[in-house]
Amino acid sequence: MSASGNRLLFRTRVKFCGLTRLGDVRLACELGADAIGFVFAHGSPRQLEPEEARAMRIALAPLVDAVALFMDNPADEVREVVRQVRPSLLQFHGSEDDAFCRSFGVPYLKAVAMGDETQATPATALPAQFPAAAGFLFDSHRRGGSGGSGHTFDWARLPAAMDKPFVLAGGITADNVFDAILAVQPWGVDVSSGIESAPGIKDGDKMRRFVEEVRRADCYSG
Ligand SMILES: O=C(O)c1ccccc1NCC(=O)[C@H](O)[C@H](O)COP(=O)(O)O
Repeated sequence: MSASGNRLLFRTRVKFCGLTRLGDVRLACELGADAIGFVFAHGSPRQLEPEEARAMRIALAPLVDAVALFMDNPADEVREVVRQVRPSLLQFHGSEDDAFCRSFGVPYLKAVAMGDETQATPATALPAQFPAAAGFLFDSHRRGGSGGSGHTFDWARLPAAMDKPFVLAGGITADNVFDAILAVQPWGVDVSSGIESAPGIKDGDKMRRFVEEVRRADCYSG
């Protein structure tokens, strides 16, 4: 799903993650975000209760996905979020296996920790390890660490091509997303702290600039 030579993808999907305020959700939809991520990982400064996320999910514009994000949460917590929030996609950042991730009957993305020197599973082997995954999200945190750090990783470590769509995350901002898209040609880009003024508090100008830069990259033909 990535193109190492010719450019095959013409619209990079944008996911804004870690929203905690209704106004930020509404603005994100107006700016053209494709997906909004709600964090349920324990200990995160962006962690929501299912009831809070449900109120924001109801405010989503049509054709915008709600993504529920977990990191080794117990199954009953995931089930409760699915029941209340009705996410269209789940995203797992911990040591969850394919059987766990698919057991909720909702398509899922598996986050891959790129913060360690060596990867637990080489990227090319991921589809076999997570056959039910809708795609993968490469993030900069270490195995067992939390995302949303604002740190990048070496994009050259990504495979030149993958059988499934992948999302690039970790330290992406309006200042580097243009280069990231041209270098990596991901299915989508995911940003949290790069559009924030404080953890969980999104900044409208940063969100707008981010989307503008993604559009600029998508239109670039040089
Ligand atoms: O956002 C969190 O606090 C978090 C906690 C635990 C696991 C994952 C978490 N976030 C995942 C993400 O939102 C992505 O990592 C994010 O888009 C990339 O973060 P950033 O580098 O801040 O853009």
